Amino acid sequence: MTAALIQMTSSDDPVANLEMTRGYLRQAATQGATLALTPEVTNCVSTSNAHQQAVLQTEENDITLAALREDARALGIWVLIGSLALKTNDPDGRFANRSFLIDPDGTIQARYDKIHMFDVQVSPSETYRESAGFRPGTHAVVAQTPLATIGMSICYDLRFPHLYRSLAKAGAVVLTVPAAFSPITGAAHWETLLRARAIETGCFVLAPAQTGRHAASDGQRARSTHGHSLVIAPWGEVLLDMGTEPGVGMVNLDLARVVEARDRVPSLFHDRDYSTIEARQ
Ligand SMILES: O=C(O)CNC(=O)[C@H](CS)NC(=O)CCC(=O)C(=O)O
Repeated sequence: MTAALIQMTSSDDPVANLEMTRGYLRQAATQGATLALTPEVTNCVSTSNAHQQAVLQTEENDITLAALREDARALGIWVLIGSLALKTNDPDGRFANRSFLIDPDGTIQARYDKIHMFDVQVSPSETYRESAGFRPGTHAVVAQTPLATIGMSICYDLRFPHLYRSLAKAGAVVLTVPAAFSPITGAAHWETLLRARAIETGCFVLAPAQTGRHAASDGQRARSTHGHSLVIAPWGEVLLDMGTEPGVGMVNLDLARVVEARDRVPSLFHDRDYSTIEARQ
């Protein structure tokens, strides 16, 4: 399979973001992608709940989802929408942070709601409370496709290694980690965690990322993200690092490398039971 990672700087305007995404998808298809991947919250990066309430749609009515399904069909490629921020019918009014896998017929083959919410004080002046606006998902998702069996995740999920172990044990050979990582934690942890997940599972890791400073409507706090969309091989090598500029990055994935890595170090299959922890004082 040939993966195209799309690195972009989404604003809080879904219409402008869609235009940008469609351009990148065409570029990816022209360069021979069989799977193109977009970052987390492709449709809208915003720090304002009121703005999100005004511009976001439900899955049924979302313009980004409809257009990208049409593009997947017209271009004849698989598309992983890293995620869309979507309205839900939940009584608490929270949004979903939902990833979609779309086939070359434009059909949605899998959807995944981000499980782990980024409720973190990164620095004295930088706090995130994702769970205030978004409702966490409750299901891990593995999608069997003719390209590969794909385990889905989103951003902060990256810090929960048992999720990826479960996905790999359920058959995943490619893990997707679309993200909008914070600049501080990105510099400290992003590449190391992605390489660790690849090494632990013997999977390819595909991590398309938001990058740069995200334009926000009047009076709202603009956010910045780390960029560095990465592709990691099952043995842990970095196959692609897109730096901080928006664009499309192409990588050929030789899935035989999954078997090779797991043959060399079969730790994925060496779990042991330790139901109790001996606590010593
Ligand atoms: O809120 C949105 O618009 C979309 N969601 C995000 O950007 C999320 C929650 S704020 N970002 C992360 O999970 C970053 C994780 C991270 O940076 C880390 O784990 O260190």
